[in-house]
Amino acid sequence: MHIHHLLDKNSVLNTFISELRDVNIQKDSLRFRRNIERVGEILGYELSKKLNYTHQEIQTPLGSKQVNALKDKLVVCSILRAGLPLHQGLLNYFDKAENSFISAYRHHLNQTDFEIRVEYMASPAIDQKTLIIADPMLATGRSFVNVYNAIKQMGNPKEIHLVAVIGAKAGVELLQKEFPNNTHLWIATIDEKLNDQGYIVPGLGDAGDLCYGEKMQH
Ligand SMILES: O=P(O)(O)OC[C@H]1O[C@H](OP(=O)(O)OP(=O)(O)O)[C@H](O)[C@@H]1O
Ligand SMILES: O=c1cc[nH]c(=O)[nH]1
Ligand SMILES: [Mg+2]
Repeated sequence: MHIHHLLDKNSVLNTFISELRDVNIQKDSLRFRRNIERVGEILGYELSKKLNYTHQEIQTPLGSKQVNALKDKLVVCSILRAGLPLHQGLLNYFDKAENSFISAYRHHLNQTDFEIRVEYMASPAIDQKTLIIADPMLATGRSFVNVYNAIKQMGNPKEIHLVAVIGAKAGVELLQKEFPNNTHLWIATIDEKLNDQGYIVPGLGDAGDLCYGEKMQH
C-alpha cells in the first residue's frame, strides 16, 4: 500500500483540519460538514495526479487542441454516515464517477468491545474500475476492511484509493496488512493512538455525530 500523508507539507489543508478538530468551531455542523467536503476536494485533486489519462482532441471556438482526458472508470464508495460529506467533496471533482454507498457502524457488545456491522450496500459493478473508498475517520481500520470485503462481491477493481481525513497509526497498519499492493491511502493526518473505546486521540471526536447529530444506541 502506498501512503500519501498530505499534512507532511503545509497548505490551506491545515486550516480545514484545525477547524474540524477545534471543540468550539466543530459545534457548527454546517461548517464541519463543509470542511470535510473541502478536504475531500483536496484529497481528490491529489489522487487525480495518480490516475491514468489519454490523449483526446477537442475543438475550441478558434481551433483544435490535444488534451489529456481522464481514462479511468471511477467508482466513489462512501461509508455511511460520516462518509457522505467526503463523498460530495470527491464528486465535486469527479463528476462522471459512479457511486456506491455502504453502511458500517459500531455495534457495541459492552463498554469497550464492538463489532462492525455492514448491513446496506448499493453499488454498481466494480470489475476493472478504479475504486475510491471514502471515510473521514480511520481508527482501528475495521470499517474500511469490512466494507472492502463486502464490496469485493461486485468485482475485482483495477486499483484502489482509500480516502480519509484523520487516521490512527494502528488503523494504517491494519490497512497495510489487509489491502492489496495496488492500493493508495490518501490521508490528511495521522495521530498516535486510540483510546479504550477505539476513538482517535486527539482526533476530533465522533465524525458522524458532528455531521448529523447524536444517534441513539440500539
Ligand atoms: O476505523 P474504525 O475503528 O472502524 O472506526 C472508524 C469508523 O467509525 C465511524 O463510524 P461510526 O461507526 O461511528 O458510524 P457513523 O458514521 O454512522 O457515526 C467512522 O465514520 C468510521 O466509519
Ligand atoms: O475517533 C473516531 C473513531 C471512530 N469514529 C469517529 O467518528 N471518530
Ligand atoms: Mg459515529
